Order: sequence, then C-alpha cells, then structure tokens
Amino acid sequence: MGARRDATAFAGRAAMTPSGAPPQLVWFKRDLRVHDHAPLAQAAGHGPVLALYVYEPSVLRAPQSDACHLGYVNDCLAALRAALARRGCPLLVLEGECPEVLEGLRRVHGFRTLWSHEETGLEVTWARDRRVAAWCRAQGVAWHELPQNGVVRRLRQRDGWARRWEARMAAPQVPAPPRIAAPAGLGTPDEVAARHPLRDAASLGVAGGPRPAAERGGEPRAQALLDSFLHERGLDYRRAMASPLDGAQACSRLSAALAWGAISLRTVFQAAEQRRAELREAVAEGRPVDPRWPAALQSFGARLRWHCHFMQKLEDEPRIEFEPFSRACEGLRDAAPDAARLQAWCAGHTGYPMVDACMRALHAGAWINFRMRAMLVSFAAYHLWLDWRHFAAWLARQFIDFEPGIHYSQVQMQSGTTGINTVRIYSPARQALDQDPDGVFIRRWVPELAAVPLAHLAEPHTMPAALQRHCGVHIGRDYPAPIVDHASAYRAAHERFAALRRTALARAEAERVQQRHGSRRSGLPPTPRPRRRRSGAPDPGTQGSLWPEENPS
Ligand SMILES: Cc1cc2nc3c(=O)[nH]c(=O)nc-3n(C[C@H](O)[C@H](O)[C@H](O)COP(=O)(O)OP(=O)(O)OC[C@H]3O[C@@H](n4cnc5c(N)ncnc54)[C@H](O)[C@@H]3O)c2cc1C
Repeated sequence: MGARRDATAFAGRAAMTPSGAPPQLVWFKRDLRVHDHAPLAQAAGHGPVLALYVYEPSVLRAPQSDACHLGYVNDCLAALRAALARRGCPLLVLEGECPEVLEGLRRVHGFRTLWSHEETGLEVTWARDRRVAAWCRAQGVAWHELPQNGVVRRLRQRDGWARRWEARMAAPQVPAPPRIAAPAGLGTPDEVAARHPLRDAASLGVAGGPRPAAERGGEPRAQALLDSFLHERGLDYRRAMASPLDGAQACSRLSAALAWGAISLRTVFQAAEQRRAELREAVAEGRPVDPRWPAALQSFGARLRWHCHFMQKLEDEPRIEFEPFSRACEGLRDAAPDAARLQAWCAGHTGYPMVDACMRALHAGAWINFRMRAMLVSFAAYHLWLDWRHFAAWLARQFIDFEPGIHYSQVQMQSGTTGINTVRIYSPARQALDQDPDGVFIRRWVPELAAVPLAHLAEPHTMPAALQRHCGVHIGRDYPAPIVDHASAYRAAHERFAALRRTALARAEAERVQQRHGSRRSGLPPTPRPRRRRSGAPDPGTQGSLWPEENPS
C-alpha cells in the first residue's frame, strides 16, 4: 500500500460552464462549513450548486466509527444546512455508497463537475475515493479535489514541508459565497430538508450509545470556541494542558471542529497569529500584557503544525493503519490479545486510579487531554503489553475528534512502534500526583475510592488492611488490585525494547522511518531526546520528541 496519489488525475475534464448550465456537485465530507471552503466557493462561481452529504454505511460501520462522531457530524450538518439555506442553497443528505449515490444524482441532475476537499482518511475512505475516481473517469465527470489543510498529496520527500505548510496557512481565507444558486426543480431548502432529514445512529446502524457530556458541533460553535480560547480560556494553556481537570477548560477544545471540518485550520491559525500580533503591538505600546499569553499562543501554534505533520504520515504511508511504522516491531507483542487485560483497560478497571479515571471520563465526554491519552496508550502498550492493533480502533471510537492520521501516528508513537521515538512509559501514580494533586479528578470518576485518604489515592492498594477497613474500601472487593505491577512491567518493557533496538532490522527501519516521516531541522540530531522535568515526566512542549516544540518541519 503506497502513498496516496491523486484519485482525480484521470477523472476527465468537463468544460467550465456559466450559470444556468448543469449543476456543480459539492461533496461535503470532513469539511462541514461554508467559510474557507474552496470547493464550495469555486463551484458557486461556476454555476448552480448541488450540495451533498452522504451517510456511507461502509464508513459509518467501520470499527473506528461511533455514535459520538455521528452526533457531532449531525450538529455540523444542521448548522451547514442553515448556513447554505441562508444563501439560497439546499443541502441534500442521502444514505448509500459512493459512487452509487453520485450516479443516481448524475442521472437526475446531469452534473459533470464534482468538487470536494482531499481526504486523508482510513483505507475505507481511500478505497471509496478510488472507486469514485474510476466512476468519474467512466462518466466523463471532472473531479476537482482541493487541499484543505497543510497535508500535501503525492509528497515525494519531507524536505521543505514546513515552508509549504506556512505558505498554505498564510494564504487568504476563501470567503463564504454570499449567494449560492441551486439547480431548478430541486425545491426550497426547507422542502429538501424535510425530504432528507438528518439520521440518528440507531437508524443508520452506527455502534455506540449517547454521551451527554460530549462536545457539540457546528461552525458557529467552533468559531465561538476559537474566540473564547484566544481571548479568555487560553491564558493558562501552557501550565494547564497536561492536567485532565484544568486542560478541559484551558485547551482550545477545537480538535473535533478541526477533525470534522467545522472550521478550517487556516482560520484557526490566522486568528491565533492575529491575536499574537495584537499582543506584540500592546507590548510595543507599553500596555500591560500577561506574559502567559504569548507563551500560550506559541505552544498552540506548534500544535497546529503537528496536526498536519501527523496527518501527513498516514497520507504518505497508509499502511500504518494496519502495520507498525517500524517493521522491526512486527511480532513484538502477542498476536492474540490478553482478553482480560484488554477488557479491564477498556472498562476502566485496572486498579490504577488515574488510568481508570481517565478512561471513564473519556467514556462520558469523548475527549481527554493529550497527556492523559498518551498515558492511557502507554499503559495498554507497556504495562499490559497489548499490541496497538488490538485497541486502536476501539480508542478511535472514544475520541469525538477522531482524526485518522493523528490517531494512528500517536497510538503507534505512544506504543513505541515508530522505531524512532524515545520509549516513554508513564507512571500512572506519578501522573496522579503531578496532574491531580488534590485527588479531585480521581474521586469524580472513580467514586468507589471517594473515602480513600489522599495519601493513598494514587495507589490505594498500598493502604494497610486496617486503613482499608477504616475507610470502608477493600481493595480486591470494592476496587480492583493493580492488574500488573508497575515496576516489573516497566522494567520488562524497557528490556524488550533495548534488545529490539540492538537488531540490524531495527536500525535499518529507524533510518527508513526517519527519512520518510521525521522532522527536518538542520543542525539537530535525528532523534533529539525530550527535556525531562523534575517529576520525570516529559515537558508538555516536547511530546513529539522528533517534532521540536516550535519547528516541526
Ligand atoms: C493516543 C493519542 C491519540 C490521539 N488522537 C487524536 C485524534 O484522533 N484527533 C486529534 O485531533 N488529536 C488526537 N490526539 C492529539 C491530542 O491529544 C488532541 O489533538 C488534543 O488533546 C485535542 O484537544 P484540543 O483541541 O483542546 O487541543 P489543543 O491543545 O488546544 O491543540 C490545538 C489543536 O492542535 C492539534 N494538536 C494538539 N496536540 C496535537 C498532537 N499531539 N498531535 C497532533 N495534533 C495535535 C489538534 O488539532 C488540536 O485541536 C491524540 C493523542 C494521542 C496521545
């Protein structure tokens, strides 16, 4: 499975036609907005627009799909429908597989031009795109697929990638068309909405139950999140981002909006740059500026670069959905999962309160901060020695912001299978002490431990029997004993990786992976070690050891 190529390359070219000619079909996928949406703007400039979203069974029933994703998408579709309707254009929402849905529309509406964004998705959507491209070729439909972020299709090598990213982010945003003509005979936006209502998970056969605490979607909501982050919530971003409690407020919470395209990365980047410029101006004029703001915005900007940097890996090497980056890591862990361990981890019953609290918080809200995601995966991969393929799809379902390129890259990075990153094994007890020093988070999500004294909350199994009796929490009865011993699991994992690193295949693979995916930063060694803090935990700014804080080229 090589790099993705331009699925549209052979799709044929229909003549650009003035308004009144066959409609231009705009296929919305993970780009559910009207602002900074180049395919929509281009299409609207060429003629009446047939705006389409498709509920695709093969995608919705993929093992990574969850009702929380659909709920978010439906919020976005409702907002998109309203925004298009204000401009005079209905949104068709159909169910079926592409290209069959497209063929049905072509027969009725005779469109000859298809507009969409490029998608860096799972194999299921990439295979679908190949089928659509073949159909376009056969029907003489011109498919214009435009980039929607900093991911570069058909990238030959990583040198210069950062410059391209900067150029794309600096390009002017595409204004939403003020009016969008619709094909004659389609009906009013309200009539079309009544004919094609949004569908819920049960009716579409999508797995997963309701998550009342999950983020709500839609373009206006995304814009509001951006504003509140840049002007209020983000002040303490650098300090708070590692905490599951404070991070929920101080992080931007824009990941779902970016993943489903309710806002463009360029809009976010330019708003952050604008805010940075305002702060610089204030400083220059001698007005008071809290020094935490510039630092926060600098770290935020780095993460926007990481967003595409990680997606680019899946774009370049789609096999990482199924195989380790480093082929030397194949067979490192058992082919069949230890079902009891996997089940305990998924359910939040490992006997490690910080792991269990994070997992249960994730079940409820479909979001948790980066550090805790990394700890969860580290625990599954190192302590429980589970192969990432046994839990990556399940974990994708838990994240409302599931973005395939980031997810698979991160899951592998935190499992040690990239072959180039430092093996980083988080101590759940240390994370509890550092990130939840008052035990508020653990007590909230693991209520069976509410009566455990703070001194023992991170490791309740260390309570003497008399104390267990006194507080009424019996380890092994009311809360599980630790599923594995941290110290010995930690040692065993390090030894296995040290042995692996000494093999010729591991060294050759490290070289190959570095060439293909590593950051480029002249003067730096290929795998800079993360800065360590006193606590032994990596600095929040260096989570991607290959991707230095402010320059993930
Ligand atoms: C195992 C694992 C799986 C992950 N899966 C996803 C995923 O499916 N989708 C996703 O968007 N993020 C994922 N992340 C990265 C990160 O945890 C989330 O982007 C972040 O927690 C989202 O919260 P936020 O929007 O408040 O982030 P902020 O800290 O406000 O960051 C702003 C934006 O930068 C991007 N970003 C931040 N951190 C990272 C990172 N480490 N790598 C790449 N981009 C980043 C995101 O788009 C994010 O919305 C994963 C991390 C791990 C360890």
